[in-house]
Amino acid sequence: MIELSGLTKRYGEKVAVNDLTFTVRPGIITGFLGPNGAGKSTTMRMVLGLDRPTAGDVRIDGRHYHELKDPLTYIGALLDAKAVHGGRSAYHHLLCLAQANGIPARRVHEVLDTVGLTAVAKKKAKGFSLGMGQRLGIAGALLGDPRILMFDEPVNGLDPEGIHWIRNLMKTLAAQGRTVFVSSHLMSEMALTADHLVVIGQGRLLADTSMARFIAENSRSYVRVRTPQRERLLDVLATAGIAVAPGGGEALEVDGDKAEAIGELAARHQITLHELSPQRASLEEAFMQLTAESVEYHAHDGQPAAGPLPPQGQAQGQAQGQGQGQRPWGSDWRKG
Ligand SMILES: Nc1ncnc2c1ncn2[C@@H]1O[C@H](COP(=O)(O)OP(=O)(O)OP(=O)(O)O)[C@@H](O)[C@H]1O
Repeated sequence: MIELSGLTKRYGEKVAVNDLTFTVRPGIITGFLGPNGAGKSTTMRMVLGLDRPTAGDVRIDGRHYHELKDPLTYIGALLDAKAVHGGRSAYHHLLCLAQANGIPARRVHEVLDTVGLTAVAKKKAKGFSLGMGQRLGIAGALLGDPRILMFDEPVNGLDPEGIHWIRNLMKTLAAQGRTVFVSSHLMSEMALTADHLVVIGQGRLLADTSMARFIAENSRSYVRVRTPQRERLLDVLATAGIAVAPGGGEALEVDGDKAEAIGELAARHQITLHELSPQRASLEEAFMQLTAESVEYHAHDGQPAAGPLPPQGQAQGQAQGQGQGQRPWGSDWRKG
């Protein structure tokens, strides 16, 4: 397990990581999600003892990183795939790592095979493509056969085949009972990979929830309705016991898959409909709403986002397509 407790990192005035407390558990993939600059890399660096926390604590199986004997056999990490001596071959790079960590040389051949780099093992790393570099970084992480793996944005810049490979590798590692902690700024990527989600924004914990719950909470289906006879339709729906919320503009929104029922009621009462469209909120939208207040730089003005985060447990504005008076999405799982 990786256990963070009140973990905080300041760089001068800047609070990069702000009082993070959560646990990364074995046997599942935990996605670490946040917009650019949220503090993901800084957190991961502190896990590995590369940055010293300003306050709080992070432990790996109950111990600090520097207390681990042969740390690569406890935790393997890919933080920066370019952090390789370019003049060394892939084989030599891994061999140096192995020798420094008391790992037998035959393990180098095994991990080269696992990541599919055996054929280019003797080639210098500086000639590697981005994808080959990522594979070499992952080989280094796997070298000590650790129970815990941590990957910082491993699919960044990869082609679809590379992305597919990394996804499957992470799933296999988790299925073997290992702890897999992977960062991303893309909800869509996490939805395909992670079993559990930890979301941060401006260094603060925004959510710590299972992926299944996040999907159940946020894949809200609803029907968008527009009619020139708004009051009549509202009366008819109210009589039928169907709750309605205002949508954007003239639109109305009805929770659930009720398009047919609404269409039939409207026809029976001779109400004209201009729109009757089933909708499904996307997870990416949900993530953007969750982190909207904490995005460092907004495209429209290039300025740092102003103002503090809203109080925790409070909705972050109305979701697109979410009417007033409805229960805010995420209200159940948001960290109090
Ligand atoms: N050495 C440093 N000195 C000063 N500020 C830093 C330093 N390292 C990180 N920061 C700042 O801390 C914040 C968090 O950065 P970090 O790289 O951890 O975010 P991230 O979530 O990994 O972002 P990205 O997805 O862009 O990699 C950012 O505002 C960054 O500018």
